Amino acid sequence: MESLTVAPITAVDGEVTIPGSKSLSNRILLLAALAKGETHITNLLDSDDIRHMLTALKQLGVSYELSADKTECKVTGLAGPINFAGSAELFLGNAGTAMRPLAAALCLGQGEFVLTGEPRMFERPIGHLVDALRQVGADIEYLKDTDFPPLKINATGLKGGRVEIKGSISSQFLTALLMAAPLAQQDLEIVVIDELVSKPYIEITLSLMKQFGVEVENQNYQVFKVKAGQTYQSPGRILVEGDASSASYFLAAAAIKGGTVKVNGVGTKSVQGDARFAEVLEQMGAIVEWGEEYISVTKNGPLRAVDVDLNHIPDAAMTIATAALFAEGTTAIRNIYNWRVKETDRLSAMAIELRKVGATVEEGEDYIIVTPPAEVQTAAIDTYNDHRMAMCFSLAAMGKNPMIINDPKCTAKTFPNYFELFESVVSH
Ligand SMILES: O=C(O)C1=C[C@@H](OP(=O)(O)O)[C@@H](O)[C@H](O)C1
Ligand SMILES: C=C(OP(=O)(O)O)C(=O)O
Repeated sequence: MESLTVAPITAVDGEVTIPGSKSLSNRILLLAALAKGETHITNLLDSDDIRHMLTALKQLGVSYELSADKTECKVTGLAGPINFAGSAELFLGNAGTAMRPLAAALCLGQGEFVLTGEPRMFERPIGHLVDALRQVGADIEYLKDTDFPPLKINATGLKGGRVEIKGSISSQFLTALLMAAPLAQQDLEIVVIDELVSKPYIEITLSLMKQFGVEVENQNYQVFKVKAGQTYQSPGRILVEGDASSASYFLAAAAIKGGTVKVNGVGTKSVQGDARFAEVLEQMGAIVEWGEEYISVTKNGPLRAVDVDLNHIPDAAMTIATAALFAEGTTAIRNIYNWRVKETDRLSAMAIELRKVGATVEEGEDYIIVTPPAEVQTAAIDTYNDHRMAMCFSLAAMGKNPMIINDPKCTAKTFPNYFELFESVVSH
């Protein structure tokens, strides 16, 4: 297997522009496909997760023009649900933001669809979404294990009415149902019947639905009312913000070893919850400066450990786990059960790899507690086909020893040129 050795990093300083957000890119592509009119998307992310959505849309008969560098896309909307004559098998890799929203949206029209992906996708639950869709008339079959992809959908439209959904494993199920809701046959009342995790991602969904002309009544993230008969309307041009989760590695690098890093593309105007990652760095002692479209972080002495509930930013939370290697004291990251059902079991993977570099780690059912070693040791870090494991452990080279990252190309899921960009702000 290919591996990358990151030489010890002696200094961090610079400015980067972060590629487009995965969460926004895939939502915008789907909404543009369902909308009336042509949508011109700029700063689209070019990565595996987006490619899977684009390929699926093409197979489904949605026409679009992609620029040579794949960061601009003009989508000709269908002005309604996807009606497909015959059947299609869609391979969605390990992209949650393609699998979940498409599973709901495809129920709205006509056609027979198989939604499949990489083996890990077959271990990532989708039962809460399927249970909800079945309440409003969806015909969905599990082709392998109950509650998991692959799925077979026999689409005939979604009725309206009241639908109950669980939000305790993933917010993506609620996002999927919300995006499908305005195209159901009658008004839909969505009731979240347990605790909703990763709540800020719902903000991204609602904000984009609004930009595409659809109204949702949000009663405190517990009940959502969506009127039928609404059509998504293309906003014309739409710019994808920089990816706030991707920004976290650069901001943490500055907090650990800066100098200053200025990250362009995410700032106070951002709709992404993960922009709030910078607040955690601030709590750890770093200096954070916010602009409307940038965040800049400067080291301000050694980082201090924190004890934090990071349920609202599960992806960027991983970056705190490796930043903790360079903080004084013991860091606890809590309320992150769903790390276990993402690209890999991230609680287990993180604990194993942090121990390899010398940390003392307590792995709980829904938390991780990290005490740094006196000196971070060199290790060959396994990345479990998880882009964030690879990106997080690039930070582990901030000590005196090099770090070996196995399978660094797994960053292709959301950030293909991560290591090149990372090199542009670090010195060895
Ligand atoms: O809606 C989204 O775009 C996402 C929601 C989060 O998932 P969960 O809601 O499953 O935590 C996040 O981890 C994922 O990377 C993207
Ligand atoms: C959890 C993630 O991805 P997905 O969209 O596949 O859920 C992630 O990017 O960290």
